Amino acid sequence: MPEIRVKICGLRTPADVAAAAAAGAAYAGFVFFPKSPRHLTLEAARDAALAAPPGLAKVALTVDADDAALDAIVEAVPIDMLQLHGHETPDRVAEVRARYGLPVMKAIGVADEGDLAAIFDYSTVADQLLIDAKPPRNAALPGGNGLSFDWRLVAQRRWLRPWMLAGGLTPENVAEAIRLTNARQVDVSSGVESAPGVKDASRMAAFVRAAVSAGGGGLPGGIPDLRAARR
Ligand SMILES: O=C(O)c1ccccc1NCC(=O)[C@H](O)[C@H](O)COP(=O)(O)O
Repeated sequence: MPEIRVKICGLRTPADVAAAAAAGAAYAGFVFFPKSPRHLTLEAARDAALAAPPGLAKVALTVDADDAALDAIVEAVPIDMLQLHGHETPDRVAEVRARYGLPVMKAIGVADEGDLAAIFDYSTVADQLLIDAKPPRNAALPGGNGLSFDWRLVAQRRWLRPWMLAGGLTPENVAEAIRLTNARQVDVSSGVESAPGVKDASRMAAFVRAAVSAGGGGLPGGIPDLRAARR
């Protein structure tokens, strides 16, 4: 059975990154969104990213960022992948991918069956897809809200590109989410925190353990092939 890869999002310090790596995460996410308790300055992000060992892919998460903001991140922080978590169109995803030569993961919010068409639209332009709970209308944040969606909507589904299940995952429920959906990649943020923006090393370790054991395939070795699905 293929390995399970875990992304831990919203890491803020070199110690967070070291703990995520020790836990066995494959991806470390850095949030660039000032309203988020997980937001990082460029300097803090650089310090955190430099703590990542080889094999831990560093993902910069942005929300409807313009070229100037993306330029600044890419210049200051050694990242491996961009995660677009706003209302970026498929054309914008393609543009960002071409401009930076980095793999791009597009986040898509799902609340009901009607949201699934967007997954197909983005699967023709993004390297990976992050299928997350759609934030409620009045939510302050477009992600990282600790809310799940109905996993049956994506159970056993396949798309053109690798995908990651996100939204309200915790060490307690990730095994069930994997069993139901057959996701091979999972993402977590608030479920491994002791307070908003404060990562908990023991919860990160428990999350990876639970995910890997549910996936039945052990931890991946080496650097994730972020462009595996590039056509
Ligand atoms: O985490 C944030 O603060 C955030 C802010 C703005 C846009 C996206 C954000 N997070 C996106 C992620 O990739 C989260 O890991 C994902 O939404 C799952 O979060 P959670 O439900 O808390 O596990």
